[in-house]
Amino acid sequence: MPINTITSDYILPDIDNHFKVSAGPGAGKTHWLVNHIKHVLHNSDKLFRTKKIACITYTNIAVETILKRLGTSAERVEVSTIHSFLYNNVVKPYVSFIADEYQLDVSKIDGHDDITPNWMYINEWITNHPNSNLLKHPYSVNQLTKLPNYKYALINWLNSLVYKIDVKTEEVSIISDRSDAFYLEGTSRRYLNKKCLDALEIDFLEYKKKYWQNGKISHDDILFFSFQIIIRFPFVLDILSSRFPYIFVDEFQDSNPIQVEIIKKIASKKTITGVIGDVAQSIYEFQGADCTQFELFTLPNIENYILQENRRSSNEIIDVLNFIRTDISQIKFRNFTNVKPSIFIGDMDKALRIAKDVCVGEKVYTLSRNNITSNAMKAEINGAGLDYTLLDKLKEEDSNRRSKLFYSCIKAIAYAKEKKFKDAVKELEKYFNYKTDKIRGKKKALNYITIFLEKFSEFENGSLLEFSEFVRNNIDSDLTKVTKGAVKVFYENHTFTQLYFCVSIPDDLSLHKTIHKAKGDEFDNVLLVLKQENDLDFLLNRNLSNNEEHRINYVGCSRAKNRLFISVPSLSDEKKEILTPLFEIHNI
Ligand SMILES: Nc1ncnc2c1ncn2[C@@H]1O[C@H](COP(=O)(O)OP(=O)(O)OP(=O)(O)O)[C@@H](O)[C@H]1O
Repeated sequence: MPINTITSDYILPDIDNHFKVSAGPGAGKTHWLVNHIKHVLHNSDKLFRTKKIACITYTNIAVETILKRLGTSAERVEVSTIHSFLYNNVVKPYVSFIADEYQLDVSKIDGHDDITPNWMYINEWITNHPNSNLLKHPYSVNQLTKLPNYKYALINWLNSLVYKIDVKTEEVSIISDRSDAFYLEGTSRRYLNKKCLDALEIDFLEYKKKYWQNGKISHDDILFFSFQIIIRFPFVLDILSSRFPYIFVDEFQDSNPIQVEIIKKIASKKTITGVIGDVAQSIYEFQGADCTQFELFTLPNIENYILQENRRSSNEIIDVLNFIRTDISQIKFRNFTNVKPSIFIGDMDKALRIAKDVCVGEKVYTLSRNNITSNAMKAEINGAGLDYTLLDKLKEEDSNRRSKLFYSCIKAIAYAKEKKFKDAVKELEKYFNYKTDKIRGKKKALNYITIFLEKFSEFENGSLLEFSEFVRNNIDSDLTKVTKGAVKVFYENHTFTQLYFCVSIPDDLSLHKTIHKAKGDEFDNVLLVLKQENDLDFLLNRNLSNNEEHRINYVGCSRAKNRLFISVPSLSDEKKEILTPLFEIHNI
């Protein structure tokens, strides 16, 4: 299949062909897609009556951006994430067809959510497991369900479950990552043994059903149920295809493989399908995405296009991007010459201060690999004391209910501080979710959030022990007091702030966010915050095809329009020399 080179102003001569558009960062993919949608709306004869264009993108922020750019044209377009699209058009209307088989209580479903392992369900699952007779000392049912270390390892392990599709047989199985089946002994990891995992893993579906019986469905479950509905009831596909004569998917490189199969099935009907993406920006492998799937994706008579310009960044930033990437060399559309990007060697908070000085009066966005670093940047503190394993330690040290409630309180406070009150209420209401009166649960959650915000100064600088007392005194007096042993030591020796920094803010609109949350976005000035010297490997031993960490940092750098700064704690002279042609390097 020939590949046509186009620019982001190009108008497709035939709107009724499947297409694939690939391009590097800042090439104008989203810009082109929005214009293409407008063009289809004006020129298609397929969009009569209730028919719409489906536009699928990856994050809620991207949905908002596309809706805003579409303006009044948005009326005839359903812009959503794949999960919302499938929930509204497949799961909600048709899941009752398969509900009995999967023991799904449809009356209890209330949207889809991140689901974390629930100990009560795990306990029930193991206790009634068909292979329970194979679970022998030291991994007997009794030991697995009673010993805290095993509990911790099981929760970790079951948190790793993902669906895997065999595209030939169309069978979907549930698989786990056994490297997550560990507990900590000091700083070493101890793993549950193979026999025990072999025995348990034959029945993941039964484990999932525990959640479904209570109406709890995850984002991945939406894909699973949609796929099951579509293959068993093909008329659903006909209805979908008739309602949406066009479906366009942005950021296709990060699609889950089940999503890819669903899109192919919709395309096999009458729906004109277009996919847009960049293989080097595939950063969700951990959620099951496969970075080759965009490259390999094809449909009968598909037209392939490539955009070669970079319309976002300064010449010097594009030089860095072209250096990292070897499969394409982007053309400098703006032809804007600015300062060389800088590397600051030293503390990240100092790097931010210097970057702000350089960009007088302009905003500097920081992009980090994880939530703890991005939250620390919000507080402008240095990276030395950050404990990246604190959440794991909390789960290990304390009981499930108490540690979950404390962490939920902290999450709700962090969301509320970012003015995300809906998320804050959702996080807390589950603890006060009166089955008969949901509104009361919400009101109670909101009331507690107000108390937390009003009295923030009372626990902000205290230990976790003080915070736990605050929760007992103000929120839940029935909660058992932290009185003795390792739990008490843990609560005394860690601060509220340390745990507060572990919170991941959904759709983070602040200046300091993770690289994953900045996907698709762009900023005038970017400071990429690296935790250690080795993280510069994406520049020194670059391997975008095989290393997701390299792709993540590449995405980080490519968000910058005018100025790019990188902060790293140390850098050897030898490495400095290699990077000098592309960067100004400063010890700070
Ligand atoms: N034809 C165009 N006319 C005007 N501005 C454009 C055009 N094409 C792209 N741009 C601008 O260039 C910038 C990058 O475009 P866009 O965000 O669409 O790129 P992208 O390929 O989707 O990027 P990424 O994959 O890195 O998220 C945006 O500011 C966009 O508005």
